Amino acid sequence: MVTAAAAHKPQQQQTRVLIAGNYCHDVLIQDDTVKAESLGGAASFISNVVNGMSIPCNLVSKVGEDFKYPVDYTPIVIPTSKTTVFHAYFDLGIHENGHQDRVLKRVCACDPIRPSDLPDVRSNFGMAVGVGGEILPETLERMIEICDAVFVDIQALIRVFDSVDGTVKLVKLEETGFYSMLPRIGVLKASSEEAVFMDVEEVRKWCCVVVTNGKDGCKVYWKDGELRISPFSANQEDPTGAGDSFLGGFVAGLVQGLAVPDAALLGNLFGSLTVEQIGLPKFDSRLLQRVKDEVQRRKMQCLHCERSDNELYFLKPVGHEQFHASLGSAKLIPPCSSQARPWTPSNSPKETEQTPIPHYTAQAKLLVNSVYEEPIQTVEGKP
Ligand SMILES: Nc1ncnc2c1ncn2[C@@H]1O[C@H](COP(=O)(O)OP(=O)(O)OP(=O)(O)O)[C@@H](O)[C@H]1O
Ligand SMILES: O[C@H]1[C@H](O)[C@@H](O)[C@H](O)[C@@H](O)[C@H]1O
Repeated sequence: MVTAAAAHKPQQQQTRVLIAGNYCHDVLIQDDTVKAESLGGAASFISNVVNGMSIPCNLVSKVGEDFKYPVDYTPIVIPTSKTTVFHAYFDLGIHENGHQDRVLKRVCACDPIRPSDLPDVRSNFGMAVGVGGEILPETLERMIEICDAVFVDIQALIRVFDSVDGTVKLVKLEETGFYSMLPRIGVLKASSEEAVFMDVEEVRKWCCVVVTNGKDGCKVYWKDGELRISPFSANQEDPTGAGDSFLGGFVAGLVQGLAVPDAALLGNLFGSLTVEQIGLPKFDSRLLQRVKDEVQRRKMQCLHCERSDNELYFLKPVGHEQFHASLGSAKLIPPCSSQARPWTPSNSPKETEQTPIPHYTAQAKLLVNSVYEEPIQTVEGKP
């Protein structure tokens, strides 16, 4: 077995983002026909965004020898296991509101990621983003120890798998072994379908909660306030990975020093770009450059914003709507090459109201510290 240390891509001295979650093989099925096969797993969608934004990261993922896609971050190959495989059935889960949802079946599961698979270097941002049950409670514990702030996708915590056909079902967050760790994580991200499996009013007391809501954008909740973040329009072809790309964009924004509402806009942007393509999206290089330029410009603008107090971190900084418009216009840049293929009917997003409720919380402090307190220390040894 290849150890985590040997498997990692050589890193720059300062690893800022650590992503933990297995790559997988996604098979998209409609009308009993395989419509597409693609590299999947939240880790692949997230690293795609983070790399696109030129942010160095470290990725821990396990696959079998059957793993069939070229990837930027070499996974740990487990000779005795197969790569995780998901079948997504797109005709079994149409909601009455027209939102096309999938029925997911995990047909193969690779090994879990264990604490010993994680690197010994300290990270600013840890992302626990399992899809097939590979994040164990002890793995999340270790991530909390070695990362300044941990971002968790609830799908890593609440999925259970039918013992016969692998159908993904969700359980209540409080019934899992992860519940007691909430006060020590930074952000918990859930889709609106997943959010009903937790008591948002309770969980927001412990950590920042971000609920994504498809074409309607997302909502950020913290102890004393909440904020709706506007979406970007998109012609949806395939919803797979939208939530993952959202999280990648959100963290990419925070890494670069954006405030939570601006970073969530970047999340919405990457979510909207992802649904326009089938499988793992390929972002146009001109678009990425423009987005990076807009983020730099925004960062410079906000350096002048008053930010001496943690209270301001969840506030929409002045110019938030303008930043939304600038990112929206980046989407209009003609692509170098078109990736999208028609498959499902398009959706057109509605603009939503925005409600800024500024307040200080301990979670804000956690995020502020993770972004602004520098040095990355080395962990001196594992327990
Ligand atoms: N049709 C759409 N139009 C515009 N933006 C979208 C659309 N669908 C998703 N998004 C963006 O992507 C984000 C995540 O989408 P969504 O809430 O569907 O996540 P999800 O259900 O976790 O996705 P998945 O499980 O497929 O990865 C949304 O908050 C939104 O910003
Ligand atoms: O590749 C996808 C993607 O990562 C989704 O977010 C996840 O819900 C699926 O399980 C996975 O197959």
